[in-house]
Amino acid sequence: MSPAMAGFTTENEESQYQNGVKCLHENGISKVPSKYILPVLERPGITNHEQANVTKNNLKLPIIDFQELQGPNRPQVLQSLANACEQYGFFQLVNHDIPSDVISNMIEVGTKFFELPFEERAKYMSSDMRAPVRYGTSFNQNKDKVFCWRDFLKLLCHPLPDVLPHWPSSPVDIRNLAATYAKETKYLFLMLMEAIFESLGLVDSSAAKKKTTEEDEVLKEFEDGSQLMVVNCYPPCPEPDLTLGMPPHSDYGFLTLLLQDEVEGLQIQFQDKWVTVEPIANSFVVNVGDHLEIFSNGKYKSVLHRVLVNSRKDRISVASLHSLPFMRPVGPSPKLVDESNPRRYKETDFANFLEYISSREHNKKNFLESRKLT
Ligand SMILES: O=C(O)CCC(=O)C(=O)O
Ligand SMILES: [Fe+2]
Repeated sequence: MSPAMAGFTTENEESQYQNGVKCLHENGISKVPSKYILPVLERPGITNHEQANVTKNNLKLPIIDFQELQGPNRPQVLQSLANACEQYGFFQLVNHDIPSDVISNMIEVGTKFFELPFEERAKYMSSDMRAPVRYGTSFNQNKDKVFCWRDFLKLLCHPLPDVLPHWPSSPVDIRNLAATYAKETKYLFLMLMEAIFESLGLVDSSAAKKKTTEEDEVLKEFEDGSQLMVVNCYPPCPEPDLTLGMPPHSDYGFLTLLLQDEVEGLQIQFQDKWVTVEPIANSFVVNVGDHLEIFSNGKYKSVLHRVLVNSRKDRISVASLHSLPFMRPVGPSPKLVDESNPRRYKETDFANFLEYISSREHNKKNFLESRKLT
């Protein structure tokens, strides 16, 4: 019996865990090593009666129809968008303009990347948060005490001509396909931010423009903003009730556009319970990130979410995180601060974020908590 099966971890095995869960799965592991076993209260359910019913609760997120948003019903759709961002921090975007082959190609090439021999994937391992490409495992593998059941490939997407030569060169076409996907999601993000600004009452697309406002200028800054693409790979897990694919966290940035395949796994915190988001084919799950919560002075919510794993199927997701340029400070929009809505957050930028995650173990939405004014 290997030491992992007996419930303790040798140095040898410790280094094996750094190689990721795809390797463990490929080696035919039949029990979850102790490195991945969460304390009872943090486990996803089943063994935890408090949570047993909750994990069976599926949630239909509010749906935003992108075509409808561009048409005569825009005011009503903006109202639904505002409600979704206030009450759920999440919505499903349907009828977007991204061709379905761009999406299926991205999922396919992402899947193939994780099927490459480990040595090939390992070329991209890096602990530098600013590296244009980073392959790794768990959430923050240098800090996590308990590992989660996830490997990832992170690609910086901006400025594309600078980062592209650093992206993996295999599988064939990954650069092309991922770059096309990145450009398409960027466009969608820009369109969504316009709608979000309008829903917050910061810009008015219907009014004849007299002069450019400060908010119009911010919208323009997004064109040159940061974009990070994360391909997440969750292999089958022999004991999915003992661990998580991703621990509870909120996302950095203004919006995340998440593409998930047809395998369930994403859960969000809704009315103090964990609920599973039902995948809808050809849609994006969009969520409010920490920067948008700060910018909206708390009106729109950056909500905790986590990922369950399962024992049968591989799951792949692609998260596209968008924000303003990295070093640009983000604070509450002056128009959303007044006597009845006092300023609730300090300004933040990427340097603050890096400092935060390198200085302490990542824990829930503490980064956002750390930016709150008390
Ligand atoms: O895989 C998922 O469904 C969620 C991934 C996620 O939350 C992230 O990459 O930030
Ligand atoms: Fe996330």
